[in-house]
Amino acid sequence: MSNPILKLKNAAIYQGDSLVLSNVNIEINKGEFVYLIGKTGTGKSSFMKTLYGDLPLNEGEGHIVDYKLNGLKEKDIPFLRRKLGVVFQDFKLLIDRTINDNLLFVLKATGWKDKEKMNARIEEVLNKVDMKTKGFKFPHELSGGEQQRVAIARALLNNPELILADEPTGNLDPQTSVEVMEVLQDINKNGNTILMATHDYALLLKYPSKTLKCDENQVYEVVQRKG
Ligand SMILES: Nc1ncnc2c1ncn2[C@@H]1O[C@H](COP(=O)(O)OP(=O)(O)OP(=O)(O)O)[C@@H](O)[C@H]1O
Repeated sequence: MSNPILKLKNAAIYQGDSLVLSNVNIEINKGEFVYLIGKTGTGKSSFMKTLYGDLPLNEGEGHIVDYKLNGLKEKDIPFLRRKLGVVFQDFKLLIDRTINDNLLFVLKATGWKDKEKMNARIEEVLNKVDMKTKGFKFPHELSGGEQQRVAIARALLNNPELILADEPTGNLDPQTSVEVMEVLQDINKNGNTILMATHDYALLLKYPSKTLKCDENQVYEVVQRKG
């Protein structure tokens, strides 16, 4: 059995001075699809932010894709993020450029140089989310579901070891949510490990999987009844 991709031991998650989650002990292994659920304000986003280095881990231990979260140095954060693919509720595409240029921007920022290789990689990831023909469009010319699929493609560019998706379907209608979820499921079947925060219980029932719950300052695994 290989080492877990994510392991937190006796970790505490803070927003400034206020404790959001305490005594967090969890593991995620390669290839898993894991949900993170919990009512609004219970700490899902704070948990995710700690994992991608946006909030410091000052108490307990955390290991994620070969990085130690406790004592993580500012200069290491960009390198940690290259090993993670982060997907947000509000897509966060650059509105002043096309989809292809959005993806090119990320590749250049992460050290890619060869134009042909970059174009090939862009085509490859857009193909994975079924958006190959729309690379010339601007974000505002796409539907919410299409924009989120592009955001997932962007997260895949550097072959991340773990994808962190924070409410990826939060801005989408139920049918579009299912379409985006299908993309995430396909990506997971192809070997990507995914942690997805959501409060969409319909998705949990339709696609049952390991589930962590934030509640009363704790995170614990819940046993899901099959729908
Ligand atoms: N930037 C911030 N500064 C201070 N406190 C914050 C900040 N962001 C969130 N909090 C607080 O931290 C706690 C957890 O919030 P968090 O956003 O992590 O919850 P959540 O489960 O993701 O909620 P939601 O589902 O509404 O996104 C809440 O009490 C919230 O008020």
